[in-house]
Amino acid sequence: MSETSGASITTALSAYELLADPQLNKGTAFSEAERDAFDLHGLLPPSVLTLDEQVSRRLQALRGYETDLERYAFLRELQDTNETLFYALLVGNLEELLPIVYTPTVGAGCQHFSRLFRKPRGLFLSIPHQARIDRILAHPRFDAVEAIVVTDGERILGLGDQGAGGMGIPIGKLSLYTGCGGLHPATTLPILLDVGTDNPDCLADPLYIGWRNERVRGQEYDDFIEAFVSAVVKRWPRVLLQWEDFAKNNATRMLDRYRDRLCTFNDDVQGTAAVATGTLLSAINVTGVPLTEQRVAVLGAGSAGCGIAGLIRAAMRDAGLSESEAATRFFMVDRDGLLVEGMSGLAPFQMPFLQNKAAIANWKLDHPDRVALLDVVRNAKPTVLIGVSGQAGAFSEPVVRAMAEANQRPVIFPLSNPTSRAEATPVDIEAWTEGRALIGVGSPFPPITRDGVRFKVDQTNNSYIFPGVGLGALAVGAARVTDGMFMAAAKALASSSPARNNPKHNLLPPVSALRDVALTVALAVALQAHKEGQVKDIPLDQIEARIRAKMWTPRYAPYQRAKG
Ligand SMILES: O=C([O-])CC(=O)C(=O)O
Ligand SMILES: [Mg+2]
Repeated sequence: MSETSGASITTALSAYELLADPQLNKGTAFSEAERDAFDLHGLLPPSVLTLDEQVSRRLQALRGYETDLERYAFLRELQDTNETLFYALLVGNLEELLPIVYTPTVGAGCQHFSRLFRKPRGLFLSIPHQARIDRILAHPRFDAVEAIVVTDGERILGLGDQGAGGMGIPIGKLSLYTGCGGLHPATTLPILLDVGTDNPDCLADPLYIGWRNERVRGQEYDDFIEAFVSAVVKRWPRVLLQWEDFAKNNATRMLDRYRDRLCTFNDDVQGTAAVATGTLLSAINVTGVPLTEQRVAVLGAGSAGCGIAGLIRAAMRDAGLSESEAATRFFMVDRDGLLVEGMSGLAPFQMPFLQNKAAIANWKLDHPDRVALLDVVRNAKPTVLIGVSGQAGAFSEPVVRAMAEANQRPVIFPLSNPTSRAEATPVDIEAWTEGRALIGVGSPFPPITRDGVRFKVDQTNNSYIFPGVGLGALAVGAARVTDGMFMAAAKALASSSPARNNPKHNLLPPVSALRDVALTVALAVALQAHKEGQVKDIPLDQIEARIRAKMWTPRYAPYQRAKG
């Protein structure tokens, strides 16, 4: 096998094996000396290119495609052929490539997964092979694994059940772990738990590559998850496990079940909460309305919506509001309207966010039996409106105009992904609020025109949080990921807001700065972990150096041929 010493790698692999291994392949960048040593002459065209030249060539090819889905397929293929080149291209062009590798195009990638599938990446663990999980994880190829992103594909972005096609999400998230957070690609592992699908299109598609079966639920599902988590902890006791795009009941349930057993978090519940809270803290600097005076309406009272409300409420308590006072500030709206005490069919995680019946007794309603979002905005006059509902257009003109009437600077965050599911477009919000709104969207949107100049819309996406959380936790070997660490992440994000220096600037740093953001967030997370006693044997003054040392930069190492 291969050994790394200093900057160079000594290996006994053959020319064909080197070219076939995405972690070792350099393509046209193998040097003359390496071509001599490994008999690569003839297998490659004679010209030797630098990594920078390869990047320019690939960028040109990428820009030549007609559609983003074609670009997605091109980049996935590059990732499976030459990871160093893939990451050099990504890191150098985050703003242009993130919308392809990640949200929104990754959503289409999941929907077309069965057709785009070329080479396997990561692991597919399915119910019929539950008894083999230990054996599958045991392969030496996975010895270096430190970070896993796992999904069961049931709630892929706002696109619903995509079955095995959901694998696109762990792959995309881990691409950001390396591209933004600097984790070495060999330490990352995407996993799809194939428990079937209830998506009729997948089940009816003769080319569907997942397990063709209805979704397994109940005890059998829980047993499968338990077998998976136990096997993971046995194989990698210090691994970071990120749950992604599970349906609302499983998301919070699994998080509650496992958060004290290993270093784990749910990105949709906790990562989204931290980016929303961090962006809100930045917005407060601009509006001048203190956190203790905010009222927050959230459309979508699932695990993400309640996660956001929970973290903002904790920030309100930090800012001096009493527990009971903070609890009155949230208006959670779901399919049946505002969540109110005594409603039937509520999930346990929704219980802390119910409005008091007496508090809304005098509200004027359009329909007496249901409190719709517009009723909430007109009566409660929230300062902040957040959408995680997956319902395109749900922030209608009357809703947004009512926000603008009640607030000098309304804060409006339509966070649902991908772009097609956003609750409102930035252009509409800008028009309906006469340019007074502070806007954050989950997916990328084109710039708007503000005061006659182009203004980039802030992308309030958990990509501002999870790469830094993972990097920080792993760099110091934190035993657990805690709510305190997410609060620290949110505050660190707010502290790097460009609007702190000039209120006309953006609330968030640009996507091109996501590597710096990850470092800032990682440092805050690691320091918080230290404060909470999660870190053993690392002095405080060495934490930043540890984090920086963990950030891998894509570049080629020279190879030597092993003797013998
Ligand atoms: O993936 C994204 O862009 C954000 C996210 O976690 C989701 O929408 O589920
Ligand atoms: Mg997600």
